[in-house]
Amino acid sequence: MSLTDAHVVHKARSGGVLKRDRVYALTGADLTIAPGETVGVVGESGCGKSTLAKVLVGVQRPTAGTVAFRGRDLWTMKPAERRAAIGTHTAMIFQDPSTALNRRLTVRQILRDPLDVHRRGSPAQREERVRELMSLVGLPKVLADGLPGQLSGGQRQRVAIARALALEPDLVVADEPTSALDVSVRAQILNLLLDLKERLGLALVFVSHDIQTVRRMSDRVITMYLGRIVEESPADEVLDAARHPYTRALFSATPGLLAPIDPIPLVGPVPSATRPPSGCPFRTRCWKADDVCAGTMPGLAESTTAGHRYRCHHPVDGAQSTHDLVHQAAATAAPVTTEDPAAATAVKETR
Ligand SMILES: Nc1ncnc2c1ncn2[C@@H]1O[C@H](COP(=O)(O)OP(=O)(O)OP(=O)(O)O)[C@@H](O)[C@H]1O
Repeated sequence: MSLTDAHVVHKARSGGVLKRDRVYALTGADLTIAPGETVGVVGESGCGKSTLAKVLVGVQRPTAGTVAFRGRDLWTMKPAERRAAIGTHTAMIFQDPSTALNRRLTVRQILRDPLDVHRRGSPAQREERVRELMSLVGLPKVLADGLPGQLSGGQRQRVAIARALALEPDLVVADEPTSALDVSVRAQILNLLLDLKERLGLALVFVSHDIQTVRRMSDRVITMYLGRIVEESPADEVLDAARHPYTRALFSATPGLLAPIDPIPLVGPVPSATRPPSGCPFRTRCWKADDVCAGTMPGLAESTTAGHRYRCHHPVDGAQSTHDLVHQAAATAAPVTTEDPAAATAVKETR
């Protein structure tokens, strides 16, 4: 599964009304997901995490660029072939199982539906597969005739996971799979996902605001900023050895660190996704930014560690402690501002 120079541009909306402006939700994304790999996606609200997730599973067609499944361009396939490829190779688990499941269908019907649509096996084999799926996700048999409304939040998310696994996909994308659940069941669902991934050899893309959990769950972490992938890092390097100043700032600001530090101070809000800054998108908030950063988007640089790549003109030294960076950032004067101060509104406003 890979994306090459994928872009998604929307028409901006305000109060449900379409505007002339364009929202640059995803810009120039290059990403390859290896079989069996877990990739975490982090970044502030509105940076394009869900857009990236939807493009990866074929739910969202990119405005430009390529999405390849097993080496074939998804969006040049014939529609029936594309639907079959999307339906069988990928699956998505959404944030809120209450809205993702049809409330009028029983658990059995929900789990049979993808098997019926893709004509998997005989009716008896489909019934057997439903039983197998329920056991795989730890749902008691007695719940087969229950409706989603009769289940707990955790049980509903188990049904959503079972449904996602029905056709044995290669890639599962989980977009904030626990954020709508009670804190008490979050760990159970995360452990279930990890366990299933190991047992079934799935590739898993895990999108979350909870970046410490992302770090713990993932082999590789993708940092996004204003529609761009700015760093890809092995999960064990992302906290202390990230090279992009934004990744360091993001991780410095998370609760739950073993040795908490003050967050790296950033200047101002995230610029609007309708008018991203020229050059590096992070330069308007970065303590290291200069004229070079305003001039061109940095190319992709490789760190000495395999699988660690970043886009920055002035990367952080991998050996420099985040604690040092806090002082460095605090001591630096305000960086370059956006060309248009009116553009510096919160990204959320464009929704
Ligand atoms: N259908 C749409 N029409 C217009 N703008 C959109 C649409 N979908 C997303 N956007 C905008 O695209 C940008 C990226 O949105 P996206 O949902 O991918 O971000 P996100 O990082 O997943 O955010 P969050 O963490 O809040 O879910 C945002 O500015 C968002 O407002």
